[in-house]
Amino acid sequence: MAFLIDGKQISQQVIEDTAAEVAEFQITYGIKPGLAVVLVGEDPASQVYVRNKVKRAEEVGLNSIEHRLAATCSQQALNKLVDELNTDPMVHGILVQLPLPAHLNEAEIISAISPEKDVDGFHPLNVGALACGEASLVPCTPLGCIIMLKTVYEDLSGKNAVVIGRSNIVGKPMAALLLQENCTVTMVHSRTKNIEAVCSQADIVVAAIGRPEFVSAGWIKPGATVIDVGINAIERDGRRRLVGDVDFTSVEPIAAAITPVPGGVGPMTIACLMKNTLTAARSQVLARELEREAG
Ligand SMILES: NC(=O)C1=CN([C@@H]2O[C@H](COP(=O)(O)OP(=O)(O)OC[C@H]3O[C@@H](n4cnc5c(N)ncnc54)[C@H](OP(=O)(O)O)[C@@H]3O)[C@@H](O)[C@H]2O)C=CC1
Ligand SMILES: Nc1nc(=O)c2c([nH]1)NC[C@@H]1CN(c3ccc(C(=O)N[C@@H](CCC(=O)O)C(=O)O)cc3)C=[N+]21
Ligand SMILES: [Mg+2]
Repeated sequence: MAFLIDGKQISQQVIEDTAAEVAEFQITYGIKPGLAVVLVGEDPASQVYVRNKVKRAEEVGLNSIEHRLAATCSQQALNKLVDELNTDPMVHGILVQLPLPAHLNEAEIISAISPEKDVDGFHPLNVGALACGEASLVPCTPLGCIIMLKTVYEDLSGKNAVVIGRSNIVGKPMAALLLQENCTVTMVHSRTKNIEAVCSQADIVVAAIGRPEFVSAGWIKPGATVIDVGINAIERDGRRRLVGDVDFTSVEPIAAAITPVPGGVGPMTIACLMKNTLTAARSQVLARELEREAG
């Protein structure tokens, strides 16, 4: 029986700490940090995300604004909205839900977001900062995973960590953060040979694949820690449910610690987004004060 890493509980602490700091921010500056979320079309994982985000933002005391665009919207329309949000002084954080519909250019939109407002940490400037170990806006999901791992291990140094998946939004930044924590990091993906054998050497497995219950017991070393990033909507026994990328039922008995889905990485991602929005708001307000003083 593995120890269950309770994302709900751990995220609650991050939320409460952030709420207290947001209250202080509001007293000091007379405004609430503002978060704008842009959802194009109807990706199911994004829908879950948006729903929970709106709830949490309210709890933390952020001003949260939602923009929904049709799946058919043009690149120009999306660019224009991002430009408006970039210059809106009430908006401190901008998040464009990914994936975008196939006709839109994701890289172009991400680069169009002002790096100071990029609360996802996906802008090339922030990606570069993370690679240099100097990031201030760290991608929310990998950051949430690190916070959870630190509840299991006092020190991650020297652990063998395997990250399954190499997306820009999860796998790559996850590997960068684990490396920063002095793990020995291996990344595996759809072209990896003997993926099961590689994973079964790991002290820590982070699964971010997008395939329901893909990682089974044979992949996991007894006593390993398993972080399940996957959010997959499936139908079972005639009911719609969320499952991860890990086959929880077979893996749980052999792992030392594991995150559930739901109630694991998802709530941590949202909590870290709230934290990043506050961080972004603080640095924007300070930058504006400095500008005013200068001239
Ligand atoms: N909990 C949370 O907060 C979040 C959850 N998610 C969820 O995490 C999952 C992953 O998301 P994301 O990173 O965006 O997904 P992507 O689809 O962008 O990337 C998936 C990665 O998994 C790899 N992969 C796919 N199939 C296999 C396979 N059979 N064997 C090995 N590797 C494989 C791909 O390899 P290749 O590159 O070779 O194609 C790719 O690198 C999804 O379920 C998503 O909904 C995402 C963000 C946040
Ligand atoms: N630009 C961008 N940044 C993202 O971080 C991003 C994205 N696009 N697109 C979609 C994925 C997915 N994602 C989720 C985050 C939280 C939950 C979440 O709250 N999960 C709850 C679900 C609870 C429920 O409502 O059932 C849980 O796991 O407990 C889900 C999914 C962020 N993503
Ligand atoms: Mg993708």
